[in-house]
Amino acid sequence: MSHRDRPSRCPFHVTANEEGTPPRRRFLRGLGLTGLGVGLAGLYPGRVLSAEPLQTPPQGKEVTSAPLARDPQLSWPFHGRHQQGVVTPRPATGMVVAFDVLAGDRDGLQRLFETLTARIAFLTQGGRYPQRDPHYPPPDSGILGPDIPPDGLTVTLALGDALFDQRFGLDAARPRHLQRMTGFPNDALEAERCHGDIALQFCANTLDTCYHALRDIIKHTPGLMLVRWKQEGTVPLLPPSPGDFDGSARNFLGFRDGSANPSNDDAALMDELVWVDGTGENEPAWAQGGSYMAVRIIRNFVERWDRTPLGEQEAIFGRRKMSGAPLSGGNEQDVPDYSDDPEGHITPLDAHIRLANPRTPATQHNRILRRPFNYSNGVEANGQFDMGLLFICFQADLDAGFITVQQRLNGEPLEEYIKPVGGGYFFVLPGAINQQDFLGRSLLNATA
Ligand SMILES: C=CC1=C(C)c2cc3[nH]c(cc4nc(cc5[nH]c(cc1n2)c(C)c5CCC(=O)O)C(CCC(=O)O)=C4C)c(C)c3C=C
Ligand SMILES: [Fe+2]
Repeated sequence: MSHRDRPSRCPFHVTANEEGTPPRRRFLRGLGLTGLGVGLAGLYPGRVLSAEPLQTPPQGKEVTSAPLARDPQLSWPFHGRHQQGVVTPRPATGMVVAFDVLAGDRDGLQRLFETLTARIAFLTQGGRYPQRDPHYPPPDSGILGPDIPPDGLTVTLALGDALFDQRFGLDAARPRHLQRMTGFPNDALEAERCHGDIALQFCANTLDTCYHALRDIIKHTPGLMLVRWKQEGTVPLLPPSPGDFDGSARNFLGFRDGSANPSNDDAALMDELVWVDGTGENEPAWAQGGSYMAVRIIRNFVERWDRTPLGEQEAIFGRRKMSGAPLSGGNEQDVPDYSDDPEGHITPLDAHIRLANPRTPATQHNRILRRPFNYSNGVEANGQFDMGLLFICFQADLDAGFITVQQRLNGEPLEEYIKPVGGGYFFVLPGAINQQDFLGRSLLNATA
């Protein structure tokens, strides 16, 4: 993470003491409780028991590290070359909402982009909203109370291929790899849960903060856009195994998910794999600093999975269930080694991780940055849970990234337990660099 990407605590709410240590944490150190705070934090957010374990940031350091505590005052800087919510460590909750744009012309689209920018800038930093004449609707839904905490919120604005049609004159500026998602062999895509002109990815410590931000944005954009679909998800707010403060959060199949993600600490790698470079001939210059976001709503047949032998589950993924270690040995963070196993006796040739990333020089550029959430939507008509993975990944090249990896996964044994039902492909706009800038400005300027 670059310096500007680092989080801060909302000055509106928090005063750090002279050591720069939040008073709450110092109090807990005095009690010898800091290492124990993990389980308590979620129960008493913002109170003395919401401890962070020593030396462990509340969000974890890697994108898919398990979140360990909720800090309502955590805020991510809004302005910068890139938007937040891509290489930002993933908090405990996330939600993707796709919209159809109702604005009829470019002026309307610009108003939409400007309004979204202003609301996201406010909501992600937090603050107090004014009280008004009770004859008028209140300025805020009020669901978070009079002081809106930043709560680790990020809102990421991305555009679908559909927006680059003739309505707004954007077609000549379409990002090179942006396309409408088409079905893969195992898909059962539901039209009402796919695509969209615009997608907003909300991530925060709590779903209430995501819902609050969504309702605020909808209230401020009347006549400009309409919700098409939404899917929220969570990851467990606890270490994947007791005492493991660096491990990846578990998915609803019980496996650690994110272990082999490229590190967000490696800025050069993020530039290579995640961020679009508009300086060459491949992409329009306006898109520099953006990224492609692939979203997939993937149902998991958890009842069937829970009746599958452990050895078979581990062979399907190519990793140990409890530790997350590759079947080739080591621990979660160790690189899977297929060099002595050309016939797949240790790690099956069709194991999920071996297909997804064969770890050959030729497939290095196909790596993607995954940032998924687990979802639970209720019960199907047949009494089975509608649970699964809100799969989200980012890449600098959608064809070399998600699409190629998914093609390699087609026909994998895991397909017996999963069914993709929705999602879409979107282009994450470059960041707004200062208060004069707005998200989407470079695109509108490029097509003026
Ligand atoms: C097309 C991309 C991918 C889809 C779709 C996908 C679905 C999916 N994955 C899991 C669970 C796990 N995936 C893991 C690793 C992994 N998955 C992908 C890609 C897709 N997964 C990649 C590129 C990798 C990394 C491979 C590597 O570099 O070694 C793992 C193992 C732990 C880890 O590295 O994260 C798990 C577990 C589910 C449940 C799922 C659909 C529901
Ligand atoms: Fe995967």
